[in-house]
Amino acid sequence: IKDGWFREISSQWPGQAMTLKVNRILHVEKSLYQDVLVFESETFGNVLVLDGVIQCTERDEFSYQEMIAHIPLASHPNPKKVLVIGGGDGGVVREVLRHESVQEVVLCDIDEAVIRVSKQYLPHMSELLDSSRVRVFVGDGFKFLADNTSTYDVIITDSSDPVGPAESLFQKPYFQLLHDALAPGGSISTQGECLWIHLPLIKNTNTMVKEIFPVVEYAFTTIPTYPSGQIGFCLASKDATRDMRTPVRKVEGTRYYNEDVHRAAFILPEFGRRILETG
Ligand SMILES: NCCCCCc1nc2ccccc2[nH]1
Repeated sequence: IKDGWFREISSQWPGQAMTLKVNRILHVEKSLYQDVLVFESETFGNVLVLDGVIQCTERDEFSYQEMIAHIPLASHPNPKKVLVIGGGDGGVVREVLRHESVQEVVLCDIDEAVIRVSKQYLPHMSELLDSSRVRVFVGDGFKFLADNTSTYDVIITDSSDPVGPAESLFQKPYFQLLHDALAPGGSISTQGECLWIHLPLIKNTNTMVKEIFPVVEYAFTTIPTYPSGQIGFCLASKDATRDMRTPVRKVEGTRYYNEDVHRAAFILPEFGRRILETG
C-alpha cells in the first residue's frame, strides 16, 4: 500500500493492476498458508487480500458468490447435501442456504485464519457459517474428499488462484476426487479464472475435466474488483443428461443472479467460444 492506494500487482496478470483507495488497514497476518490483509476501502467496503491478491470486497462479492453457487444448484433437480471447498469467507455458504432442498452444507477450508478474519471483518459474508445447517472443517480439501466418497449432490470449489495454497485444486487428481465424492447425478463448480487473462489455463482445465465428467461447461460473471472485471467458472456434472445452462428452480433474495443471467453466463465471446467449444 503506497500513498493510500492498494495495488494488486501479480505475475498472473502482467502489466496491469487493479488499484483501490485505502481508508485504513484493519488486519495484517501471516497465517500457516498465506499472507492475510484486510483493509477498509473508500468505495468497496472491507477488502480481503490473500498473498497480495484481492479475494473479495463487500461491495461486489455477491456477483461471484451467487453465480458460483446458483448455477450448479438451480440446475440440479433436488440438491440436499452440498460441500464447499475453500470459501472460508462464508459468502458461498450464505448463497447455498437459499435453496430449501439443501439439508446440510459442509465447508472445508485449509486456513483457519480466513474463517476467523472473515467473521471479524466480513460479517455479511460469514454470519451464516453459524447456521444449524452448516458444518465447518479446517483442513485440506484433498483429504476431506478422499474420506467422503459418493456423498454430495453439489461440490463448489471457491479457491484462490493456482499460485500458492490453491495450486493443486486446478489439477487432474483433484477433479477425480471431486467426481468420486459426488453422489449420482452430482454437479461441481470451481473458480475458473478469467478469459482475458487465463485462456490457456481455462482450455487445459476444460480438456482435463472432459476426461472425467460427461458434461463440462464454462460460464462467467462480471465483477469490478477481479482482474479485467470478470471471472469464470468450470462447471461439470456426473449426469450426462444434465443441462447446467437451464435453471429448474427459482432462487429468491439474490442481487445479481436470475434465470436469464444464469443462461447468459454461458454465452462466450468468439475468442473464448472458439477455443473452448471446439476440439
Ligand atoms: N484473482 C481472483 C481470485 C478469486 C478468488 C475467489 C475467492 N474469494 C475468496 C475469499 C475467501 C476464501 C476463498 C476465496 N476464493
